[in-house]
Amino acid sequence: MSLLEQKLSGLLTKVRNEKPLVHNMTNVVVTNFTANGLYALGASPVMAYAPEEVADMAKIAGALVLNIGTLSREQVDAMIIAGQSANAHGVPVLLDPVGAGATPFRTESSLRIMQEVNVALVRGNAAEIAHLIGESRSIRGVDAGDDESSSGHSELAVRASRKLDTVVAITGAEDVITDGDTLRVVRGGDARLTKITGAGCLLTSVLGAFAAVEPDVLLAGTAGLAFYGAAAFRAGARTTDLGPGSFQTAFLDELDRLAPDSLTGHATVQDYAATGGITS
Ligand SMILES: Nc1ncnc2c1ncn2[C@@H]1O[C@H](COP(=O)(O)OP(=O)(O)O)[C@@H](O)[C@H]1O
Ligand SMILES: Cc1ncsc1CCOP(=O)(O)O
Ligand SMILES: [Mg+2]
Repeated sequence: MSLLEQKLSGLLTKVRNEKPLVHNMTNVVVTNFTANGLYALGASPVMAYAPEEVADMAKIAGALVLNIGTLSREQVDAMIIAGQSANAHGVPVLLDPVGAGATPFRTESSLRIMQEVNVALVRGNAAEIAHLIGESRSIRGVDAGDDESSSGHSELAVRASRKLDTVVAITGAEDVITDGDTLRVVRGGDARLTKITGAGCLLTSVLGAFAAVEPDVLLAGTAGLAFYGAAAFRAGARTTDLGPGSFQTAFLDELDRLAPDSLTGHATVQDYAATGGITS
């Protein structure tokens, strides 16, 4: 196991031992799946939305995950209250800009959150991240367009990280994550993740669980992407001829079964300097 893989494995053990509380302000489609996925990973989920309580919940959480999937003006206002409380108490804030670019309201709301809250990590598909920095890419509702391949995601992630001044993760057939200096490419997963709703949303909350136990957000995010990819790969291998329903169940089981050595043979992480070649 490489030194990086050893560090990532240590973070899974920390999540399991510390069972961090992850405060999710998420969308109505994925709420149950997100809570079950966080439980399977070993974290403690809570969903709380009322403006009267979000500041109090965010400050006792290990991480706050803001997800605009079924947003309203009132909900975005509450997210900002929660985000500012998290910032004031040293709690990392993660943003999933679901459907940014599909409508101006989604793009503007994501940018407003990023202006008013110090966001530690943004995770989205390539189309969502591109639209956050004013670049155009095809998006259909909450999904990246059909023309989407993983080509160019690394460069896009670096541009976005530098412009938005935060760690950026772009997911797809391959995942990339960068703080603008270091870039990591994570390979794993299973294409059936695109057939179950909430695969991206749960992933952002999983990244939140890792950020709750590791202040280096790039490292925490890498661990989350890698273990998520490994669980999906293992679920895929167990359900080869089956459809998304069986895959989803197997995936939750594999999140639960993850062990510190589960990356071996199931997910790979490559480290690059953002401007050049592989560093490890
Ligand atoms: N073609 C694919 N093959 C394997 N895994 C994929 C593929 N597309 C997406 N994934 C995985 O699905 C998860 C959700 O990513 P993505 O579909 O990009 O997010 P979203 O659902 O927010 O659009 C990530 O773990 C990603 O690695
Ligand atoms: C289908 C849908 N519509 C609004 S939010 C949502 C869920 C999106 O989940 P994900 O981005 O993880 O696929
Ligand atoms: Mg999404």
